[in-house]
Amino acid sequence: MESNAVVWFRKGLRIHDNPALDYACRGSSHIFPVFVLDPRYLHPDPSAFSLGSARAGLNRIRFLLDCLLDLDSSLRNLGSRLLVLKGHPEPASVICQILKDWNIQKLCYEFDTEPYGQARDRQVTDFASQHGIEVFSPVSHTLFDPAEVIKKNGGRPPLTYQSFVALAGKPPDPLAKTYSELPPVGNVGNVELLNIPTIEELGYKDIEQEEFSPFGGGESEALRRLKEVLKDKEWVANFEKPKGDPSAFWKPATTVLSPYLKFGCLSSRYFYHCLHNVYLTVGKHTSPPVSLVGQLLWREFFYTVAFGTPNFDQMRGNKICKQIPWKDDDKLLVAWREGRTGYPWIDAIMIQLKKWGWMHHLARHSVACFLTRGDLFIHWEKGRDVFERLLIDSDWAINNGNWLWLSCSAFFYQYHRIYSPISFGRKYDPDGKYIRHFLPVLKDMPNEYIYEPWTAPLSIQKKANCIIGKDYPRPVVVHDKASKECRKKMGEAYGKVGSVEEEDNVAASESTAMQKRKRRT
Ligand SMILES: Cc1cc2nc3c(=O)[nH]c(=O)nc-3n(C[C@H](O)[C@H](O)[C@H](O)COP(=O)(O)OP(=O)(O)OC[C@H]3O[C@@H](n4cnc5c(N)ncnc54)[C@H](O)[C@@H]3O)c2cc1C
Repeated sequence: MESNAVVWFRKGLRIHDNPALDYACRGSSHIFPVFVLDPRYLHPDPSAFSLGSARAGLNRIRFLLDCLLDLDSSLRNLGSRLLVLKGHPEPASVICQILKDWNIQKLCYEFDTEPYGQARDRQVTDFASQHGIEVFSPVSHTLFDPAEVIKKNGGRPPLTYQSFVALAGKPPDPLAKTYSELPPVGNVGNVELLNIPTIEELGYKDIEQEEFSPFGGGESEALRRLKEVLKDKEWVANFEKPKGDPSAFWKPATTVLSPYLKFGCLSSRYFYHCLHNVYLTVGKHTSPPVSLVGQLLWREFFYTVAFGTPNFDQMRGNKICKQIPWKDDDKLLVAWREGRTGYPWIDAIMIQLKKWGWMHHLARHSVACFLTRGDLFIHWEKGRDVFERLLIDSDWAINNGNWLWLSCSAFFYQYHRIYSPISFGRKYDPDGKYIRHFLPVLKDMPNEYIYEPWTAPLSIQKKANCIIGKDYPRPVVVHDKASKECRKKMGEAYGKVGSVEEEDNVAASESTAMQKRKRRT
């Protein structure tokens, strides 16, 4: 008797530590490894199937296509292949259709915690249960099951990292399973299969003019990159996030494994397990929150809070989010988005985002602070949207969580602590190498003016072939004045009375700030 299983790949684009794939193979005569091209992330008109969607930029779609090619190649090496389907009108109905057409008894896919994924998966599980199809949906994108952590915490997500870590415990080990062969693909009948499209086939034009992300997608690349990282055991053991240099770009100060974790080309459990092994070998090592394991726990923390917080991705109706009367100013927003604020440190980061889709964590801090509570007082949701589209590691829980954090809307409340768009970058990169790379218009500006080019005398600007106000913008706001104004507005929004100077005296630790808040309420 035939027993057919579908493995539905969405994230989790890997063979290693993949419980959904493992379960699908058990006792099945055929497996159908499926990926559905989701119009939500493609062009608004799904029939056109061209890209440039509001939700996913070019670099991330290229990264995804790399992942699919790599997954297909790995599956083919095991006697299978990836079946790519057009997700029209939307992926859930396409899956329901093939469950019928292919006479499927078992549907396996990784559990998705995002609201969009949950709604999509509900449609499919409802259909499957009506038709007697078994659904296996393990939690394997994260180290822990967010629902379990929330349950342990009495039904509410833990709202501090420390309380999360105390509750979470030790994650399960990754599956040790390796394959020499997979069950063959069954008969696909008349179902239209697509080739994995190229970026050009998806409608991008003039792409040769862009500088692309240097990070290629796929499980093979993820594992190669992880191996490289693990080679330097001392580096792994001594990793301290706050000490990294955000301006290092050819050799970034962190692992750049985030896009691989985002698409699940790398299992977070496998990553954790490897780090643990290094710690065992080396002995002395750093600890959370600053260690590499600590970084993975930040990821878990945001996943858990996001899963347990209604309206996590917006200010309205979000119980953990401070209600702040952000300003609407499209001109300033566009200047920020396009890297034209006149502050080279900020603009270089935004251009790196556009060109590479990845920036160091502290670089993200700088531009997120600048857009929101630091200088422009623009809503964090607007910045979140820009990051969501352009980051190759764009991740619903982590992106929203960090924007809530940086805008002092949740988790972190020391709004008086503002990143200077001038001195913060200079501390790491006094010669402005990072700025010169991403903003070549400033490449000949002398070191002393590279962070504040508007202060350069006209003769110097002429010599550097960069006239401020013509070749490169003047600052859109005066930082000292704008940041004072922002602090004042934040103080008002937090329900405090008092001058800016008084706010400056707020104690420096997060816990003290939180205690003060508690006392006030
Ligand atoms: C405003 C803002 C938006 C962000 N948006 C995203 C996003 O969409 N996707 C994303 O993966 N990260 C996001 N981050 C978090 C962080 O900047 C990136 O995870 C990190 O820079 C990725 O580089 P890495 O892989 O070299 O990190 P490493 O330092 O090598 O850390 C290893 C892994 O730990 C996780 N991690 C590290 N820092 C954090 C953090 N602060 N929060 C949650 N997980 C973390 C990531 O999965 C990362 O790959 C954002 C940060 C800010 C300030």
